[in-house]
Amino acid sequence: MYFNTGITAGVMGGFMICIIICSTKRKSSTKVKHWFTIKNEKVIESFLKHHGALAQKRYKFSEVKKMTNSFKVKLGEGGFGAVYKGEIHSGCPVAVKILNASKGNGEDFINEVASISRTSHVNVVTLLGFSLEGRKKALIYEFMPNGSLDKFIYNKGLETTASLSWDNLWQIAIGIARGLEYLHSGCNTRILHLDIKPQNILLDENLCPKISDFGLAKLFPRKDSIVSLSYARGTIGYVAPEVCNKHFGGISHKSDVYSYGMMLLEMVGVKKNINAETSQTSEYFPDWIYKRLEQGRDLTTDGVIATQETEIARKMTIVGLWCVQTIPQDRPTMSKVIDMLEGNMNSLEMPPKPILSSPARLVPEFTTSSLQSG
Ligand SMILES: Nc1ncnc2c1ncn2[C@@H]1O[C@H](COP(=O)(O)OP(=O)(O)OP(=O)(O)O)[C@@H](O)[C@H]1O
Repeated sequence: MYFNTGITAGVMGGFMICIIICSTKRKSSTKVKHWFTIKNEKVIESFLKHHGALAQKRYKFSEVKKMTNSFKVKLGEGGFGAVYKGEIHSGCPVAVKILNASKGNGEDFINEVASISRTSHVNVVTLLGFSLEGRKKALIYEFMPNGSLDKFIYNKGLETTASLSWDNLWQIAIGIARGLEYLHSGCNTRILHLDIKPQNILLDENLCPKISDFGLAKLFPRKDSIVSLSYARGTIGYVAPEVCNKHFGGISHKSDVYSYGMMLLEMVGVKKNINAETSQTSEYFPDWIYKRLEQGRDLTTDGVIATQETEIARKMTIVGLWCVQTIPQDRPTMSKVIDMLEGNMNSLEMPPKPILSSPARLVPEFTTSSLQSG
């Protein structure tokens, strides 16, 4: 369990003790569970008190109920809870995430409020407010009418989904890169997102991408900081090798670069990286993409594309392959990624062939159960 949100040592200490005690006794005693919940709530309240200046507007839970019309329209459901459509005072549409009482021990809530409330960028979703009443926790975001990017990538070709042009995809890739570069070095603190994937990229009415879901985020002090995690966090398929096994290097902003690269390759390959299979054997997705690039084959599944589009697809592929290099130092920074995506195709160097042959080779030091499945 790890927080690095500037919470005072006393608050943290109380919380850690609380977790240790509870992890040993939780199953056997509902009394302890109740005590844990109260203690947990106190920790969150204390966090909010210490970060009064950072906190967004606080709503009563009855107001949350009212703004969602008693949770009438469900937009989706993630690992930490369900998201409902709502409306606040001025008729402004919002998305309300109701956090699951049984998950995260409040860490997801604190992470989200502590990290996202420090940000202000066109490519990062805005947290408008929150609600905390006992075990009931809600986060209120600006509403993104085009939903999440995964719909557009994986459902391509389905009648229900509008398709994105190569220019759209390229603009989206650059927007996400700008948002990430801001989190890594531009905002008033440095933030590792640690769960970059298409499901966490929301699109506004103009298809402008916004990075969302900071439930696993972590603050870090300096650009080149190596951070430590006491459990692997992220989503299988996007999580960088070093997050699972320290022999691959330290966890840093380059871990987000890896996840970004995998997402970029999915945007080009139009499928989930974890399902990429050829003949009988399952193949490491970047390997599959690399071979297609080497063979000069179309990088889209839908056949012939125009020259300008081919160039965008090749550019995104090459950048994606640089980002998923196994050794963190071999990956570019996000500002370099922006330069590469915006620059001339001819100035891009071909990346080395990805060396991991299978995600199974990661040999996690942590159990994979601490990672979400994609
Ligand atoms: N601000 C928003 N505007 C519109 N739709 C949203 C918004 N936030 C979330 N959603 C919808 O709700 C779904 C669930 O979001 P959520 O962030 O809870 O989970 P996830 O990212 O899909 O999964 P996980 O939390 O497990 O990583 C999203 O996929 C998206 O379709």
